[in-house]
Amino acid sequence: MLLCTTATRLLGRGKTLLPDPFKRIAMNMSSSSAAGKRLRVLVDMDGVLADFEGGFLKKYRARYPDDPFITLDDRRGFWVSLQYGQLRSDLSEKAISIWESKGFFMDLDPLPGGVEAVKEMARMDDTDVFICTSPIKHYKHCPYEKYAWVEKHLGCDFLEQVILTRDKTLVAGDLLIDDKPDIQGVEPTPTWEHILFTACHNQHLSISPSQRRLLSWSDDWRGILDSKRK
Ligand SMILES: O=c1ccn([C@@H]2O[C@H](COP(=O)(O)O)[C@@H](O)[C@H]2O)c(=O)[nH]1
Ligand SMILES: [Mg+2]
Repeated sequence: MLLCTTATRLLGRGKTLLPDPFKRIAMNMSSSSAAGKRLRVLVDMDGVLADFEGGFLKKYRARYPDDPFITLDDRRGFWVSLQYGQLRSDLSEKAISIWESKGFFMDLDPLPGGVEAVKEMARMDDTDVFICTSPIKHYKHCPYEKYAWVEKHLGCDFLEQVILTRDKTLVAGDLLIDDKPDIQGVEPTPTWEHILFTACHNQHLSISPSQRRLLSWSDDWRGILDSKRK
């Protein structure tokens, strides 16, 4: 899955030979620190842009047809492996085997409206958007496939916007749109406001009055971005 042309691979940041809308992404990056008033949006991948839960359930049921499973309606808690382990102790490892398999991350379907929203964000004035995603530690397939997924669905030039990190608290931004309810790391006071993206595993959670949710990509994400502009 290598769609980048030689010409685009050779171009560095800020070059202007790229077609719109990607030219704007490159131009944004070259001027962001100088202007200092730009909005930086970090968008998670699994459970926000890519349908991790749906992809998992489909492949789990195909691989282990005789084992019990948890419907998406019954999912509770961020960790799939934990809930499967509670269902039956051997199912935790079986669950993990699914996302450690070749093709799992690459094959994930986009969640409705996510790709379009991110492309629109990237075209907005004074806005920088980054894909901020945590790879699994079994690194044989996952990091490669996350990049390949971005290339396939968002385009080659969006690869400049990918941040792979196991600790999102270290990444500076104004907003982090993410389906994980508790995002923790070594930085106790991250710069971003966490917008909880609703997913099957977190939809029943009550959150503090100060925390905001994005119910889906049909919800008012533009209003959330506007609320953070100075
Ligand atoms: O039970 C689970 C469920 C998910 N994961 C992995 O965690 C990360 C989540 O990444 P985000 O950037 O927070 O979306 C993803 O790589 C999943 O595969 C897990 O390890 N165990
Ligand atoms: Mg996620």
